[in-house]
Amino acid sequence: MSAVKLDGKATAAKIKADLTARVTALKERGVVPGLGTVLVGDDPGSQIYVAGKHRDCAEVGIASIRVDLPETATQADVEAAIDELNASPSCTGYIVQLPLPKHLDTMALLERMDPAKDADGLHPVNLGRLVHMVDAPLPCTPHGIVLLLQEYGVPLKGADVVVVGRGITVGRSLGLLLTRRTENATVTLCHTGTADLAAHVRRADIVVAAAGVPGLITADMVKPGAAVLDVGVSRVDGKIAGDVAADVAEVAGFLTPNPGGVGPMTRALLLSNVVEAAEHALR
Ligand SMILES: Nc1nc2c(c(=O)[nH]1)N[C@@H](CN(C=O)c1ccc(C(=O)N[C@@H](CCC(=O)O)C(=O)O)cc1)CN2
Repeated sequence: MSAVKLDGKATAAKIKADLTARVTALKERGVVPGLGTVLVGDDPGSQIYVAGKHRDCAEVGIASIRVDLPETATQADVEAAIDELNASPSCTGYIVQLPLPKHLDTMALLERMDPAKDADGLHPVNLGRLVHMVDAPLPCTPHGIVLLLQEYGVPLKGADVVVVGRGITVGRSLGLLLTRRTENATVTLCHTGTADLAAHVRRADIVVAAAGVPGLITADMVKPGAAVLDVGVSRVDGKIAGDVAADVAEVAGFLTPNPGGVGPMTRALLLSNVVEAAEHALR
């Protein structure tokens, strides 16, 4: 058996084509959406992701504003950048690239953002709205995962989903999305304190691996036919090393490539949040 490829690159291209048309329509009504990014330090992965976000903006016609600060930036320096983007009329939405250097208080910085400009859906107000299941910008990676599964007809209703990793950008937020009545999946959130990870993964219809541990999910842990999504972005010798071992393709029914799976979906859903916020502002 060889798994069906969950092609994030191709699915993201379709989403971006739709967004390009919506940006054109917004511009015809005098609105130019603009995405800001705040990047602190020189983490190689973050540099690549932020550069990709600006390329995507250019592709669909969104203006972009890039704020890069050195690794030594103080809390006050980052606060000043956030205040500027909150006040800037040309920035309709923005993100603070994570993770931030350890000396910075991430939570305080996210809280300082204007929730109406939070293009990542990670501001506590917007995550709170997601908990309450009312309209909010959705965190990009979890939203991308849901849309990718839907694109390939992988059933969510009643599915047993095991998410490995409890970080806010993926695991924790994905649990909230998948347990909404519209998705109606049953979610088990596994983490470093989980007693028997293999036992949980083995009974899952859908496995989302977001632990950042290369090769953590092996073929013997996967139920035949399951959908497996690899969100791992470790770098080994400069190359991406996912959380899913290569031989999982022989057992799984559906599998994301990595790169080319969840990453491009994350970026497309960021653009989608920017466009939606601009459309909202016109209502
Ligand atoms: N503020 C945020 N920070 C982070 C988020 C986030 O959603 N918001 N998620 C991750 C990183 N991330 C987005 O910022 C991200 C990860 C991967 C990709 C991507 O397109 N990956 C490519 C490969 C690129 C490469 O060569 O490394 C792929 O998978 O094909 C985009 C965005 C943590 N931080």
